Amino acid sequence: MKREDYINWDAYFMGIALLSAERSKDPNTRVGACIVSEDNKILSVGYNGMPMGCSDDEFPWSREGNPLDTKYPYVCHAELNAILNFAGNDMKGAKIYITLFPCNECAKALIQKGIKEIIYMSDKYAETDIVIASKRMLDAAGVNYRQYNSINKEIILSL
Ligand SMILES: O=c1[nH]c(=O)n([C@H]2C[C@H](O)[C@@H](COP(=O)(O)O)O2)cc1CO
Ligand SMILES: [Zn+2]
Repeated sequence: MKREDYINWDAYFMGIALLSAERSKDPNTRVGACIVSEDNKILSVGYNGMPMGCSDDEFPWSREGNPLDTKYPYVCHAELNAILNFAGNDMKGAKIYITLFPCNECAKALIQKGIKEIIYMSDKYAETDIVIASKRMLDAAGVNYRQYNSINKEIILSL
């Protein structure tokens, strides 16, 4: 008899997005993303971080102050990193698991790459223009999005 308490696909891929987020140096919001093909094969992963060559220790991580002294102009979003990290050339019809609802800029990139479904965890910026614009484009482009249905299972990894 097979074991019955194995995790489902959604938990598996969201788990990988959550683990990827643990690599983020952002002190406020860690974001992880996992892109998966229609037949449940992992295509790519990413998390929010500074671009290559832009030191995590030298670039700012603050949220407020002079815009050039905040993280916002520099940090590469998790979804964009996942798209850019993809080594193949076709992700049409794929899904993306993300720990935070994608912003408008990432939504554009996801649409253009042919992503058809977004499974997200937090939607903490739902009231912002950025997310409203994102949903407007995703709706128009026929990209389906749904919140991850938590199975409340805790997985402890000993490293
Ligand atoms: O879709 C996203 N993907 C993503 O990776 N991020 C990153 C950029 C920042 O490092 C962080 C957001 O920072 P904060 O919550 O402090 O404003 O999350 C932010 C969004 C935004 O909405
Ligand atoms: Zn984004």
